[in-house]
Order: sequence, then structure tokens, then C-alpha cells
Amino acid sequence: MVIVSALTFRILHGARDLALALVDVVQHVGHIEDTLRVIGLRPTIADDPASVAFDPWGDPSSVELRRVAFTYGISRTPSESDGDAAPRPPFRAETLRDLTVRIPAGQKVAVVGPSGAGKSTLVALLQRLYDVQDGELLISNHAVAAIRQDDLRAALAVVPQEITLFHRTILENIRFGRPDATEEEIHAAARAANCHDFILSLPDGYGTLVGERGTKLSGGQRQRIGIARAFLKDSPILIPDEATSALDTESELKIQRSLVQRMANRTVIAVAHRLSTVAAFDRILVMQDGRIVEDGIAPDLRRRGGLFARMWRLQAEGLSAAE
Ligand SMILES: Nc1ncnc2c1ncn2[C@@H]1O[C@H](COP(=O)(O)OP(=O)(O)OP(=O)(O)O)[C@@H](O)[C@H]1O
Repeated sequence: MVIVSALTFRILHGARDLALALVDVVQHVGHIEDTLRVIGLRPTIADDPASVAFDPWGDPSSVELRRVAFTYGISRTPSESDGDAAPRPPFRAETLRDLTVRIPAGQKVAVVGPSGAGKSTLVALLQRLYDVQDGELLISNHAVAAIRQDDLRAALAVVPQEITLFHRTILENIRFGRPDATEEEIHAAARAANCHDFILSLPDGYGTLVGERGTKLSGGQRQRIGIARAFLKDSPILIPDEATSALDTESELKIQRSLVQRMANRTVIAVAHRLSTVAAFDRILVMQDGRIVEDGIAPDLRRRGGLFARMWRLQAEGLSAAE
């Protein structure tokens, strides 16, 4: 009887925690797709029964796209075996087209480009929130579609622009990156993300409750907690998607440097907004209209006089106009 009661209590307690977590996620995330992603479900994409055994730590974590095409709102391109009867999708402008790039393991790449160029769509495909419709997308030489989703999630640490914070303590929010992390490891990740000092300056330090939707924190503080969480997860591939946009340039630079140092053996694909902070990266990919139009290091791209040089000039003028 005691055992049954204890079990019942644990189940109820577990269910209550799960319900609270779901309410947290739904409140804090808003978008159903993101919600499903956070709670580990996927709306339409399931594991292929023939998924490959993939050890995120076993293979060097290269990323390769070969003539990738993707358009929102249509399903995967019918294969030849579907025959003539396959329905033709309605015409829509391709979001990504003919996207070809190889990012060797360990390289630190910044992806830049005008709004709507397809940068976040590329990040969504890497996480397999959608399947590519044409071409190939490979991680460590495995097609992303053939990797078990648990392995894929372990391989990637994505830091979105809008961090999901739970109404829990700062410590718990960072630990979400790796549930078995020690406090020392959490503090080290927070130091690397340049948020340890501000956390200690709060009356309750790491025990501070972040408030509904993290409202007790500024946008920049929330972003730094998100980065600490990703540092703690320490996946072989780190993908910050405009993850430092709410920070001032100096804090952003500090984090970019720490990212490059801390991620010495990791692959980094960072969607960057502020061009002045991408100098620390090994390589810059410039996207426009769903394609990569320039590829190189910042000084070369500036000299080349193309889109990057134009964006650089505009941002510099914007900065000086604001100062
Ligand atoms: N879920 C979606 N459904 C339909 N169209 C979308 C969706 N998400 C993005 N798009 C469209 O795809 C194109 C590329 O968007 P994406 O967000 O990838 O660009 P981006 O380069 O990241 O832009 P930004 O710098 O503004 O974030 C845009 O035309 C956008 O309107």
C-alpha cells in the first residue's frame, strides 16, 4: 500500500511537473513548431526506420549542402518513381535554391545577408525542422534525413534570437542545456557567455527566478543565458542564429571571441547581424535570395566591392549617423 501510494504520488508529481513545463513552453515560445521542437516532438518528420547509427562525437562534424533547394509550403519534391501521376506543387518562389557549400569540421563560419535571404531557413533545415526538397544536406557525410533525430539534436546546439526561458531559477535555466551538469560547469559556461558577473550581482544570484517569460531580465541578459546554456550543452556543432543581436557591440565581441576559443574543436555556423563582429570567424558566407553569393574572409570581401562591401558601408554609415 505504501509502495502504491508512493508510486501514485510520484506519477502525479511527474504529471504536474510535465504539465507545468508544457504550460511554460507554450507560454514562452508561442509558435507551435518551436513548442514541439522544445518538448522534443516533431510535427511531420519521423525517423526513417533505416536511419543510420550516428555518433555525434565519433565523426568530424562537417556540414555540406549540395545544390539544396527548399520552398515553404510544399512537401518534398516527388521522386521519379512517383511517376507522372505525382501532383505538381503550386508555383512558389524558392526560398533556398542551388545552395552549395562545404563547411569542414572545426571551421567557424558567419552567415550574413539581407533580411529574407534565407539564413534562418538554412538553420531550420540543419535541425531538420523541414526536409530539403532537392539536393543533399549532409552532416559528417550522413544525409540529415537519415540521422536519428535524437542524434541530430545531440549534435547541434542552436541558440535562437528569442531564448525560451522557463519560470525557474537562472541555474535551472542554464542547466537545461545539460541536465547532469555540475554547478561548477554551469558557472564556467556562464563566465564564457559573459553573464556570471551580472548573475552574481542579483540578490539571489543563480537562485533568482527569471519571472514569467524571463521578464525580469533584459533582452541581452536573456540572450547571454541562452548562450551559456548552449556552451554547457557543448555539442560538436554550435549554431547561434542572431543570438547576440540584443547585446551592445562590446559584449557581442567578447562573446564572439570566447565562442571561437571555447569552440576550438567545434564547428560553428553563426547567423550574424552586425558585420563589425564577424572578423573573428574563419569564413563568411554572404546569402542573397536563397543562395550564397560571396564566400571568403572579411577583408577580402570588403575589397571585392560586392554585397558584403555594400552592407559593410551601410552599417558603418548607420553607426556613425547614430553616434
Ligand atoms: N515559416 C515560413 N513560412 C513561409 N515563408 C517563410 C517562413 N519562414 C520564412 N519564410 C520566408 O522565407 C524567406 C527567407 O526567410 P528567412 O527567415 O530564412 O530569412 P533570413 O535571411 O533569416 O531573414 P532575417 O535576417 O530577416 O531573419 C523570406 O521570404 C520569408 O518571408
